[in-house]
Amino acid sequence: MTVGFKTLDDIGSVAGKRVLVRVDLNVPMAEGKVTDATRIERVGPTIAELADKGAKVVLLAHFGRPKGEPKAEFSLEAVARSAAEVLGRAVGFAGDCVGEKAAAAIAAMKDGEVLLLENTRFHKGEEKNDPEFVRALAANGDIYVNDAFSAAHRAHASTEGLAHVLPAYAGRTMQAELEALEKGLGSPAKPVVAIVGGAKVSTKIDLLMNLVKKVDALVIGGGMANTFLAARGTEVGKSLAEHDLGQTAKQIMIEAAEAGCAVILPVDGVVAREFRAGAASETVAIDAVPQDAMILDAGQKSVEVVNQWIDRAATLVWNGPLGAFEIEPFDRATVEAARHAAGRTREGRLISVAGGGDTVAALNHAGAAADFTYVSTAGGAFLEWMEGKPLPGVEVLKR
Ligand SMILES: Nc1ncnc2c1ncn2[C@@H]1O[C@H](COP(=O)(O)OP(=O)(O)O)[C@@H](O)[C@H]1O
Ligand SMILES: O=C(OP(=O)(O)O)[C@H](O)COP(=O)(O)O
Repeated sequence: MTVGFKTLDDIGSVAGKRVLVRVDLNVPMAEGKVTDATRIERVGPTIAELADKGAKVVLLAHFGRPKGEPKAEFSLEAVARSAAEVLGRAVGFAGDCVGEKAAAAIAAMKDGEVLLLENTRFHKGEEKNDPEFVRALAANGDIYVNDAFSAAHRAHASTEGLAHVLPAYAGRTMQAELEALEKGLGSPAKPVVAIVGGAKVSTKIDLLMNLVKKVDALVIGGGMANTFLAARGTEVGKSLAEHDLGQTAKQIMIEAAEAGCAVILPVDGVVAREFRAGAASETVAIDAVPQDAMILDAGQKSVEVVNQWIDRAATLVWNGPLGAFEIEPFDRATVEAARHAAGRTREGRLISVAGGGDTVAALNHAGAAADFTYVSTAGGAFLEWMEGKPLPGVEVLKR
C-alpha cells in the first residue's frame, strides 16, 4: 500500500543529526505512575531505529490539556522515567520544550541518546500553531519525524507546523496505524457498529454528525451518553454531561435517523454519590437517576443491549469506555462488552477495531486487547479518519 509520504526508509543518514520526533505520550496515569504503557511501547521502534543509527533523538509530546500554562500536574517528567523503563534505554528530560533549557539539554546530548522535552502544551503557541513557536521548536532540530498518529487530528505546532519548516517524515507507528486502519476499515464489512463513550464530549461530539452516515448503529456510552440523555430531557443528576451541547446532540439524532443509523443509549445506569473506589452504588433505570447522584457506568440491561448490537455487527469500531472503568465497580460494563467483542472476534465472526489512550487501557484491564483485530493508539484521530476527514498531521506529511 502506498502511504503517500516519506517514511524512515527515505530519511538517509541521521548520524549526529538532531531529530525532533513527535510522539503521543498522553498516557493514563494514576498517583504519578503510568497505568498503561501502550503508547510508549508503540513509539519504541521509531526511537530505537533513529537512536541506533546515531541520531540525537529529541522527543516532543503533550500531556493532558494544561491550556498553554506550565502546571506541575501536567509535567512529562514522570512519563520520561516510565519511558526509560519501557524502552530499555536512558531517556533524559528537559524542563521546557523551547528556549535555553531545551537548547542546553540538546547541546549536551551524545549521538544515539534520547531526550524528552517538557509538555508542548505549556506554551500557548502549540495549540495555536503559532509560526513563532514553530520556529522556536524547529531551532532544536535538523529533521522532523511525526510518529503521533493519535494526535494527527490536531493542527498544532508540534503535529503540523514543524513539517512545513523541517524535512519531514512519518515514523513507523504513524505508518503502521494508517496501513492497519486501511486494511481493517478501508471498506468495512457491514453492518458496522460504532461504540463511542468516554469523557472528551466536547471534542468528539461533532464527529458523530458524520460518523452516523458511515455506520449502521451508534452505541453511545460514558459521559457522551449522559450528554445525549440530558438533551432528550432525562434527568442525569450530577453526572459528567455537557448540557450546553444539547442542540448538537439533538441534531446528531436527526442526522442519524435520516441516514438510517440506529442510536442506542443506556437503559439503566450504575449511580453513586461519590467518585471513588468502593463508593456505595446502585443500578437504576435510566429515567430514575437521583438528582444528587452520578451515572458512573452503564447497567446490566444496557450491557445486554450493547452485546446484542455487537452480535449483529460484522465490524465494530470502539472509542471511549462505557463507564469510569478506572474505579471499581464502575468498570463492569466496559469489561463485559470488551470481553464479548473479543469472544466474537476469536470466533471469526467480527472485525473489531478499538482505539484511544483510555480505551486501550480499558481493553487491557479487561484482558481483551489481544483478541481484537486491531488496537489503535488513537481515539479521536481514528474516528476522524473513519469519518473521511483529512488529518492535518498526516496531510502535511504528504506535501
Ligand atoms: N459516566 C462517566 N462518568 C465519568 N467519567 C467517565 C464516564 N464514562 C467514562 N468516563 C471516563 O472517560 C475517560 C476516557 O475518555 P476518553 O479520553 O474520551 O477516551 P480515550 O482516551 O479512549 O479516547 C475515562 O477516564 C473514564 O473514566
Ligand atoms: O489522547 C488523545 O486522544 P484520544 O483521547 O482521542 O485517544 C491524544 O493524545 C490527543 O489528545 P487531545 O484530545 O487532548 O488533543
